[in-house]
Amino acid sequence: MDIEEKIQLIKRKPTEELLTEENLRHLFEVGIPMQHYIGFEISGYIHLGTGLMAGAKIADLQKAGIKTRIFLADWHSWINDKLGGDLETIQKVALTYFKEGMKQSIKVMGGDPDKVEFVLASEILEKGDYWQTVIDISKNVTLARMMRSITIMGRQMGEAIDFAKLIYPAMQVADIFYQGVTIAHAGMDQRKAHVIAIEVAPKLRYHPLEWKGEKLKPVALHHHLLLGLQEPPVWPIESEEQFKELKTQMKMSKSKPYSAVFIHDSPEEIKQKLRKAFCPAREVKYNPVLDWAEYIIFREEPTEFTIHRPAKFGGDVTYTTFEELKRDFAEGKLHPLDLKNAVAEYLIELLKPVRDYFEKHPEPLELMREIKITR
Ligand SMILES: Nc1ncnc2c1ncn2[C@@H]1O[C@H](COP(=O)(O)OP(=O)(O)OP(=O)(O)O)[C@@H](O)[C@H]1O
Ligand SMILES: N[C@@H](Cc1ccc(O)cc1)C(=O)O
Repeated sequence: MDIEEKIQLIKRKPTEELLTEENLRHLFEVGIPMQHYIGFEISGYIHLGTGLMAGAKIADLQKAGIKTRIFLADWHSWINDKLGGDLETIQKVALTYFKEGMKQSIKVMGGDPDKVEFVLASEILEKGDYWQTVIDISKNVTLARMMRSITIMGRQMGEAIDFAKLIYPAMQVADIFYQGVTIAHAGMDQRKAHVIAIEVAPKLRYHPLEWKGEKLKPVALHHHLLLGLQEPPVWPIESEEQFKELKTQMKMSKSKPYSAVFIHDSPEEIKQKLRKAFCPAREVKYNPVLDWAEYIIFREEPTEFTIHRPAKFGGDVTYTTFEELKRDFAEGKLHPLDLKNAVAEYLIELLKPVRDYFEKHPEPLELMREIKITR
């Protein structure tokens, strides 16, 4: 596969932003061994945003011949008070429920879970020279900038926080350099940490990204944030500007129960959640059900997506591209309930291997049910 084909794979849906394509091409050209990573805090259940969007991109990266890694951010979860801030519980969940859940998600999106390396943050954080990199980064970024970056932890600016949370962004940036990552991957909400990484790259003295004497910058790869199923906090949304402001509140999030479908949800739960979903007729801009259709079902185009309807409502209809589906919905030719049912059916089928896995191996889910999930 040539460089341009690899870049196309990396850029395809659900990628929303690549910083930058030129730099990615440069890294391929100089021949540095390519290392991807995506980090996760360990907290509640894995939802479709985390599992399927990350899984899909991991599958693309593997097809482009890139080494993929999932970074289980145990210390970061402790700092951010996840799972009661108990490091032992966090590690246990990371290596059981989370690892297996992510493996299954990657598989259903066409990736090879056995080719993904899972690394626990504490394995590298306990090495003394990791902290040299944290300080090196901190020396090159202002306090104000770090404070603005706490949004990467799902916290708001100005929220009362303990001091450990201020160290977190520098750690996340250090994770990239310390692991020799060339492609730092996450959802769009993580871009602040990645932009800092790109900016400080040329200034680092310890563990810079270096190849054949040249200091290089990592690439940041951000996937689309799947919308949550709940009604937006403000409706109607008047402008693109307003949408941008509301976007973090509109994304699927495990802390908002009805916003998310979890990878292990039963067929009945999936149907129920979709039935209650926000999906106004003819609305194609801020519509989570269409958003899921676009990024999950029509990630591969052309594809065949059939909506079953009784003859009196127009009979079955098959779409091969998202544009066709969107047009019919906008024109009122496709009823929200028919769309919801069809998307639910698709997800039930897609996630069947995940459910089967957890049925055969119930311990990780049982562990999760015992644990009090916080934030
Ligand atoms: N809705 C989503 N769609 C796609 N990716 C997502 C979504 N939500 C989170 N991610 C990505 O998954 C990773 C882990 O995010 P995180 O654990 O904060 O999920 P979350 O559901 O937002 O959690 P919380 O509800 O606790 O804020 C990040 O890279 C983030 O960008
Ligand atoms: N900040 C990320 C988790 C993370 C932590 C450390 C990293 O190196 C990378 C990612 C999140 O909230 O989802």
